[in-house]
Amino acid sequence: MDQFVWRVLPLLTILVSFLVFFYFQNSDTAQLYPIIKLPRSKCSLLPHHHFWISSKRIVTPQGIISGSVEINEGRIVSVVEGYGKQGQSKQEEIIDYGDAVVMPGLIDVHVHLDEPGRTEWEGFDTGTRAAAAGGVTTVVDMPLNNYPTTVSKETLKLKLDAAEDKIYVDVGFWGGLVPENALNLTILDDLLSAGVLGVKSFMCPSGINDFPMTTIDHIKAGLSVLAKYKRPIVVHSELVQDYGNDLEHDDNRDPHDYLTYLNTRPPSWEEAAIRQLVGVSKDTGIGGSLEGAHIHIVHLSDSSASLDLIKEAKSRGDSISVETCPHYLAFTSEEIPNGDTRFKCSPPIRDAQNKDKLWEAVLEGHIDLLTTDHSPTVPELKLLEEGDFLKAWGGISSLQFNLPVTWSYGKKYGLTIEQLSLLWSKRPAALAGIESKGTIEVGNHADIVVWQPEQEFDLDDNYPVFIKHYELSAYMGSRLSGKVMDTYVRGNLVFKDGKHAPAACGVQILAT
Ligand SMILES: NC(=O)N[C@H]1NC(=O)NC1=O
Ligand SMILES: [Zn+2]
Ligand SMILES: [Zn+2]
Repeated sequence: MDQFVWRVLPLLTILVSFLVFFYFQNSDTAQLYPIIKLPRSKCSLLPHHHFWISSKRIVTPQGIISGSVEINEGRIVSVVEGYGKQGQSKQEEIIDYGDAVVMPGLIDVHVHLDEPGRTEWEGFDTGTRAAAAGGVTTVVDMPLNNYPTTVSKETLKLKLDAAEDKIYVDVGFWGGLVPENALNLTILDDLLSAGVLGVKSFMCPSGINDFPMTTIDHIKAGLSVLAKYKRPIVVHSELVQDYGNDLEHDDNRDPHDYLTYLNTRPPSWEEAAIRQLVGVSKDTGIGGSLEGAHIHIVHLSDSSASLDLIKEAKSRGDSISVETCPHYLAFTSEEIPNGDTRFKCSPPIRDAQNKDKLWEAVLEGHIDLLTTDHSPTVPELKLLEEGDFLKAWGGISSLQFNLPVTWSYGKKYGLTIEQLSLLWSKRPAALAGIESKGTIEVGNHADIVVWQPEQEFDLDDNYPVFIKHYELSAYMGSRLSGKVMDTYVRGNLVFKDGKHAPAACGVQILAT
């Protein structure tokens, strides 16, 4: 018997090494870069590198448990059930949160940080401070609103340089798919090899001159390269139909009335774009010519025909997913005050019935994940005084409020804390190919938010808000429940009770 084992063991070792080699060859993983070497005293508000977080409500993939999470050198090294059972640990290394919820940090894969080029709108510093204050431990930055837009390996380099030493949470980057790189796929290939997690494109004008829209043929061309890299395209899915356009140019309509704007971008725009996308996604299924590629529809607002098309595509096995945003789940067109352009975004916020149906889709799992589409600007472009919905910048500023907003509105529809965590952490991590994040599990990064679902607060001028031009956010003035207490990024306590760690020790996430 012994002899048999000794003969087989070397063969087994070789076989296992081969399997491991091929697994890593084929998997598309996102790496953290660069490794920050700053001293812990600057990166974290906590002196320890090895410590325990204990709570009666820890959100794990197996459900909510009472117990503790052991963290060492930025990773989760054990998850122990039983509150107050931390074994040998010293008392000062245990951070006891009692009833507060300990949950994976939020991963927001749709954020416009606008740097370089438009730091007067937002920026890596302010945006990621706002993220940390809101329990968002990773953001994926959009390739537009910054200048120049991120559409080549050279412009990605400008992004990475601009982000250096300025990010308080981890940041990944989407590249842009625009006609130029869709028609010259080497540029796109280079952009993907340089580490973007996937690409974003617009099927309608983006509002930014150097980010032109793509046709479905450009998207098809892009998908052929994305399939090779196994990375997704995320698409702003509105296709301009004459119906809306005519209304926009009708001089008799009142531009201060929200309905005037709403009528310029009817649900048929979303439906038309998604109809074209599902015509292509049919080839992304197993054995299809675009297998490996994935289509993700960003910020769905229409919960009727558009959603039905996505459901159909999913049921036949297409590689397709969809997100919606807190503003579509919180607000309704009926409630938007005259001239209050803080609520202008595209696609637009629709009526109460549409919102109810969106929530239903979220709770039933037809909507895969949530993102902010945090898209701020300067007061001069939001035109609050003028109140002209047709001329104002479209975009809602809300990164810091993801968690309390989703929770405050969602709990009325029966949203559970576990669902919240799937929608805001696990599924976004999977879309962006970010491994080691999104769940509280042994081996993962210790990216954690600690929050009090029951605690209510007013988002008024006394509340510490870190978004630039926070007064333009549609959420200011609301009373919300679900207060963020502490935020950890890879074991660093980056935010506690209104205060940030002294240094920006977030890292850049690049796909390899
Ligand atoms: N360019 C840009 O950020 N546009 C965003 N704003 C918005 O309301 N919808 C968008 O796609
Ligand atoms: Zn968009
Ligand atoms: Zn956006």
